[in-house]
Amino acid sequence: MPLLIDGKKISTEIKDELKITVEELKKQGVETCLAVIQVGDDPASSIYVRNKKGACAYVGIESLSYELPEETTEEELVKLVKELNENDNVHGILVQLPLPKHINADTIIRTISPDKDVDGFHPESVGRLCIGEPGFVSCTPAGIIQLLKRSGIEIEGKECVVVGRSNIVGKPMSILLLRENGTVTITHSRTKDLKEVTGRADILVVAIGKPKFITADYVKEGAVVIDVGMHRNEENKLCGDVDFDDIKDKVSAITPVPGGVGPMTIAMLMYNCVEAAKGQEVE
Ligand SMILES: NC(=O)C1=CN([C@@H]2O[C@H](COP(=O)(O)OP(=O)(O)OC[C@H]3O[C@@H](n4cnc5c(N)ncnc54)[C@H](OP(=O)(O)O)[C@@H]3O)[C@@H](O)[C@H]2O)C=CC1
Ligand SMILES: Nc1nc(=O)c2c([nH]1)NC[C@@H]1CN(c3ccc(C(=O)N[C@@H](CCC(=O)O)C(=O)O)cc3)C=[N+]21
Repeated sequence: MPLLIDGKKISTEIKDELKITVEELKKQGVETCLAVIQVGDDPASSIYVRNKKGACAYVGIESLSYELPEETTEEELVKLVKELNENDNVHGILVQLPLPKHINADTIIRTISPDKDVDGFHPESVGRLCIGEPGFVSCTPAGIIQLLKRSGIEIEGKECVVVGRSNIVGKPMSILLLRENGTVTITHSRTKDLKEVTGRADILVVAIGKPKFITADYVKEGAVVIDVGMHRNEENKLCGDVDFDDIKDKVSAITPVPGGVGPMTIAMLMYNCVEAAKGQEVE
């Protein structure tokens, strides 16, 4: 069996560290507070909301939930975000994605104040990440860096291949691996001979959105494989973008689904909230 990278355990470590800071902030009169807005009831987002509320309670962060109907207009949502921007008691604002089709997600993301952008999706946060300035980093990729570091997996000088180039996972992931001095290749749906490229990876991060897509023939012997995918089958069972059973005997370390990247996303959201509450720039 390869090393099973335990996201649940590592995320708890991080949340336990944050508890202490939240306590200190309380003593200084600062009640760390996160506002979460969900429009409609996308099932993946609902899981996230549930787990996030639990994590806030665990860490001692106050959470405000706004569950808005599917018919909410873009103007109404912009108005709410602006109100929360102005509210000094709110430190972080998170708008669940995906949003209903009639609402332009980019408009909403740009409306969130970069000082409260705990998702790290605002162009200002993304720009800061690209040029190496302090700012909020997208939670999933930031969590993956923590998973690697806290599992003693070195990134520097390694061949890192990222499958997927979304703005929330693939792209920021690639920039973070580069910042850690990895040699980074980004692949996507137009990549020719994907197997040849992924087969070179020492560290393979998979964020495609296709269940069990990555099989043993995509990975090098001894590689570290990080599975970002989240899929729920008919029996309500979760699986990732990686065929865990098919590759487990070939790799040196792997993240499970559930219990891998997912809990880390939540832990890093808590981290970003605490940084926002400290009123400091991150990292
Ligand atoms: N655990 C967690 O915390 C989180 C999990 N997720 C999960 O991660 C997965 C990916 O999410 P997200 O990044 O938002 O997804 P997107 O759908 O936005 O992006 C998918 C990416 O995969 C690429 N792709 C699709 N098919 C192929 C293929 N056959 N070969 C190579 N590349 C391909 C696409 O390429 P192209 O750009 O060319 O279309 C695209 O860049 C999903 O399963 C999602 O549920 C997401 C966020 C957080
Ligand atoms: N603005 C915004 N930011 C996001 O980061 C965001 C989003 N919208 N919309 C939805 C996706 C999805 N996502 C998840 C994160 C953690 C788990 C998670 O905790 N997973 C657990 C268990 C899941 C379960 O209990 O079923 C695990 O993998 O072990 C799930 C899903 C964040 N997303």
